[in-house]
Amino acid sequence: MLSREEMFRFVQTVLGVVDYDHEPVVRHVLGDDASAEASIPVENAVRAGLGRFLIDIVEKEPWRLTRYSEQLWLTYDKSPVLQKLLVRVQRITGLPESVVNQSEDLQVLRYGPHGHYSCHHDMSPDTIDEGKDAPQIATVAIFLNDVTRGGEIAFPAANRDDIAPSELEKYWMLEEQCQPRKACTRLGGVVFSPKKGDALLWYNIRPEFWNDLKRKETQRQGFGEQSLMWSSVHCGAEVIEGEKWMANMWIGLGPHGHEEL
Ligand SMILES: O=C(O)CCC(=O)C(=O)O
Ligand SMILES: [Fe+2]
Repeated sequence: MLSREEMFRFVQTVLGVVDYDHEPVVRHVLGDDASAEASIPVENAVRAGLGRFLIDIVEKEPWRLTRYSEQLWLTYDKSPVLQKLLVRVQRITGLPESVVNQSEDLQVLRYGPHGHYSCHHDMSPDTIDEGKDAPQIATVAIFLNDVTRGGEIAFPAANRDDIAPSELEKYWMLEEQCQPRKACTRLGGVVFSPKKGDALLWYNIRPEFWNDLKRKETQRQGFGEQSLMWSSVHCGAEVIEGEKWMANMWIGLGPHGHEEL
């Protein structure tokens, strides 16, 4: 059964629609006189028009979704330029070559007008707990052009003293508040306006846990929540004018390089 609140959440987290007018959707699905306590089975909600609502958004206003961008992946080993990039990133970050070389393919992103990416972590507690082979311990984001207007990258939870590292509830709340496109740069923290040639590095997983990851000692209860770098939550703000090009390197912690950490 979906209550009113759960329906908002369902639309946002399951359907991935972060910007919408709550009331008309609720009225449409739960009926005009839906009280705050009314609830409805998921199948009925879908039958009553939630599916159509999603299709309309995808077809007509896709920028209301969590992410509105185009992307492709480039393989490092096929390109001398990208090989050079790996060496440079290794030198700048001081991370072992064997770790940097575990990076997944380079992701190139293009955002046009309205393009954006809502608040997220590049790794989630669940994906850390799944114990995949090369967890992405850090991200290097490289900005490839100057954006005419908009397109900032924001870290609303970074560098603030009103959230203690152990206050996970507050991080969750901030991440939820940060979902709508317009909220991305309005919640404080660190907001960075991309410039061609700039790069940002952040950790997705706290360095003191990297060795546990390497040794696959991740089975203990709550490891994902403990090891996640909560302050790394970030969003790509809406591009208001022009376009935004960037490349993401996800630095993985693969099977080699353990000794060097
Ligand atoms: O668009 C941005 O600035 C951020 C992109 C991003 O966070 C990602 O691709 O994971
Ligand atoms: Fe990201």
